[in-house]
Amino acid sequence: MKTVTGFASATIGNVACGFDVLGFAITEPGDEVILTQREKRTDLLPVSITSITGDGGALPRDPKKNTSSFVVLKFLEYIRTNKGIDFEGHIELQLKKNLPLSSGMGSSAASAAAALVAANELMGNPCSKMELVHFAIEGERVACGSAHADNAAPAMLGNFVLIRSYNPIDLITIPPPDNLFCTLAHPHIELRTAYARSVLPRTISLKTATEQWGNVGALISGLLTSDYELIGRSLVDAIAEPKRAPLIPGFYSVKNAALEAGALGCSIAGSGPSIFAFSSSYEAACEVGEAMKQAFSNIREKLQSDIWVSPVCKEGAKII
Ligand SMILES: Nc1ncnc2c1ncn2[C@@H]1O[C@H](COP(=O)(O)OP(=O)(O)O)[C@@H](O)[C@H]1O
Ligand SMILES: N[C@@H](CCOP(=O)(O)O)C(=O)O
Repeated sequence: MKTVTGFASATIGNVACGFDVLGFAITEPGDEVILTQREKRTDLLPVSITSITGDGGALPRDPKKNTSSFVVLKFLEYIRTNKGIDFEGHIELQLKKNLPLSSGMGSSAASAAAALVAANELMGNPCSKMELVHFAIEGERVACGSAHADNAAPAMLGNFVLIRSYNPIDLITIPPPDNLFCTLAHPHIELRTAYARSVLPRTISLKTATEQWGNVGALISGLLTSDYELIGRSLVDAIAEPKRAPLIPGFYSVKNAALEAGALGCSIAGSGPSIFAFSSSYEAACEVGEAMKQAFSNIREKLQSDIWVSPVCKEGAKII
């Protein structure tokens, strides 16, 4: 019997202007997946979920519906047909959900990435992370109906990840500037990714499109040249933010509070309800966090919120 634990941290998809094409990982919090390999198969499927903690019973226990187990099933199929590894034993999966659900923190992607690095380790590491990430992206289709990569890719690979193409998948990792810190404010409400995607426009004007890709290009340039002012002024989202802000109570109050506290820029984390801001020092990021927390508690709904301040995680999913 062999046991391995995988860990993958929260991620922020979109990064304001990069809808579905840009995301980054932070160092904490993250999900843990413990895989135990048994010699004898005890079920029709080679993977079973033996426990999930931290989800309040909300997540599916069906191995084909939980992203953590679903991606391991896909991985086992892949190594059987492509790596000549025909696993005939059984894998018991325990999931420790440390990430809040439907939070805008890439919760489903973290479970998938943690499970994949653990399964890869159990099988002797036959796959690279670039191979594993394909399964994590497919896991998002199970989670929210669309295989968007801007959580799954940074959850697996760390850093910023730009998705140049989805077909075929073409991922470009971008290391963060040394002094870039993320403040993440998670209000104690849920906003399902699938619903937050349903409110988006299906078409946009040429004017909006040119604004958006101008900011994406400028943001990438700012990241690559450590131009913190350019990073900040590029965090402008003309597509998703205007449609999703009404779904987050107090969004504009919290965003203004972050900017007044000195944030370089601020927008919705993924599909929300979390909100993220960038700062160019840890101390500034902490002050921004206090301002965001206060702003959430000052609105009519008096929302409580959790705050995390973190550099960008460069390691990605790992064995712990
Ligand atoms: N292991 C998992 N962790 C989180 N969500 C999961 C998991 N497996 C399936 N899901 C489903 O994924 C959907 C997307 O939610 P989630 O990914 O938590 O949002 P977010 O990515 O904004 O944190 C939810 O409906 C949830 O039930
Ligand atoms: N690009 C996606 C990102 C979803 O992130 P999540 O953390 O809310 O799942 C989108 O904007 O729908």
